[in-house]
Amino acid sequence: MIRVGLLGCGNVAEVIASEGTGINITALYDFEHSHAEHLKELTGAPAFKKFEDFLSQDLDIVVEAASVGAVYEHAEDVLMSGKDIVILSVGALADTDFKNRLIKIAEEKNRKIRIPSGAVMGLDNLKIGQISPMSKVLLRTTKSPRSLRIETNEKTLVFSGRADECIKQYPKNINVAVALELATGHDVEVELWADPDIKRNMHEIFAEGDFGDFYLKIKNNPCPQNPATSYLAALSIITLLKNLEKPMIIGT
Ligand SMILES: NC(=O)C1=CN([C@@H]2O[C@H](COP(=O)(O)OP(=O)(O)OC[C@H]3O[C@@H](n4cnc5c(N)ncnc54)[C@H](O)[C@@H]3O)[C@@H](O)[C@H]2O)C=CC1
Ligand SMILES: O=C([O-])CC(=O)C(=O)O
Repeated sequence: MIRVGLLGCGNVAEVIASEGTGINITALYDFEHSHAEHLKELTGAPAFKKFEDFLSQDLDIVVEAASVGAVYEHAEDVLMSGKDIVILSVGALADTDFKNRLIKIAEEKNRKIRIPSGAVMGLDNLKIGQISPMSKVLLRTTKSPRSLRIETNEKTLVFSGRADECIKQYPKNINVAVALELATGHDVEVELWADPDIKRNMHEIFAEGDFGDFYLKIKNNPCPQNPATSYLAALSIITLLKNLEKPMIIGT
């Protein structure tokens, strides 16, 4: 059974720990040690104060559900130590030099970097953008002002522009834009809206290319502990982990 280490023991990790029946969580790390201790109570897995001690455990895969900063700090070491990594804070990979470094280490160590679909659907077949021209990919995300940590009484466009710029300003809210770029191999135009009347995290994806055109709208229930994060993101990781050992792979 695959041994999973959780890097980041916040909201997403708690859903994985409490709802991921059959997932073998064997080590926990969070720079807020009390968060790791909390998950220790749920999972029985040891909680480490030092990242090095966490990484020296017999793990097959480390699931990062922490922050863009945590990916910068730890992803190279995870791969160097011969473990696969799931990266949810994929915004870190908007930095092309950093992304290429990770890919090089993964190749050298024969390891995998897995980017979950996270808070959106449709990433599977949007990967055709890697082999067939796309003329446009646009993500329109709408969240509550509280999620974006701003105050406004009316629907407001808070950002319009490139994904790599948006993730710098909203690293906890727009990782999906970078996942979309990596999937399609195409620059993504981003609109980020704050809407005081919205109760769910809404992502709309528009894509056009030789294949035709595509529109998807998803209205995600937010996690109770962190309204910026959609519950779907945690479900997506549980599903990814549960499918790792299956003999049949579904989706492109
Ligand atoms: N790709 C996607 O579609 C999505 C990505 N995300 C991202 O996933 C990540 C996790 O989300 P949540 O669990 O809701 O966040 P959270 O804030 O509830 O939990 C994050 C945990 O990681 C810990 N942490 C942060 N930086 C760390 C570091 N450098 N080293 C060790 N521990 C660190 C925090 O103390 C906290 O316990 C966030 O970066 C979020 O933006 C969330 C939803 C969708
Ligand atoms: O959970 C969501 O709806 C999306 C999100 O936070 C992100 O992409 O960082």
